[in-house]
Amino acid sequence: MSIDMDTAAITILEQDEVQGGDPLESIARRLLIEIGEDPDREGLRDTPRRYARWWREFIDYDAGNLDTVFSSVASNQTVMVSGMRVWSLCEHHLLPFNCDLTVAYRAHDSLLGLSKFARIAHKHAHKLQVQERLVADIAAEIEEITKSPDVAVIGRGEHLCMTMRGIKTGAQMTSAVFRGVFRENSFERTELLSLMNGS
Ligand SMILES: Nc1nc2c(ncn2[C@@H]2O[C@H](COP(=O)(O)OP(=O)(O)OP(=O)(O)O)[C@@H](O)[C@H]2O)c(=O)[nH]1
Ligand SMILES: [Zn+2]
Repeated sequence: MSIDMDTAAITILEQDEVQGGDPLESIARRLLIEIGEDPDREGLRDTPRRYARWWREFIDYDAGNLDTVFSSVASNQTVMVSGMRVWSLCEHHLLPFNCDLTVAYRAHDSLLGLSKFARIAHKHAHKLQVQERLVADIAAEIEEITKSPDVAVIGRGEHLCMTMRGIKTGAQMTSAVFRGVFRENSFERTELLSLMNGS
């Protein structure tokens, strides 16, 4: 990188700071310069603005009211929601990973509204994460809202920090949290896994 480029980038950052500009836009401009691009060329002119907006859209995800619970009409029933794909960002490389989630809990006193599972999943995906913490965070929130200690969350994800960087294309990571009865009782866990597999 030439000294001129560096000086130009620093000047842009300083100018933006003085003028009260958007720091995320300044970072995007700086990034473009650092990778040898001209942020003022036609295709890139609006990129810093879009970059700033996408970060805010991603981080400011509003999950809404999550604690819609109904008094249980089916105590001791296992409830499972599967096929929920979320996108998150790997905190090591700031690259996306997707995760197909299955969430289950044993309903005791409270039933959680169906849409809330996906909302909870998105809430914990819309931040810098590692997959293990993503599934653990979702399990903890479902336990907190439903007051059921019996919760399981299984995630299967593809991490672009592996596949896109050419380390291993198509590799998938599976992580699982089993709590309460699904942890302590192997029969319950096996039944859950067979439900997951559709049998
Ligand atoms: N356990 C776990 N690891 C992750 C996740 N996302 C990314 N990683 C890994 O985090 C590790 C970071 O390792 P470092 O050696 O610090 O980083 P690096 O030099 O970029 O490593 P490489 O990715 O092997 O090139 C890598 O092995 C990634 O594959 C995740 O969700 N869970
Ligand atoms: Zn990564």
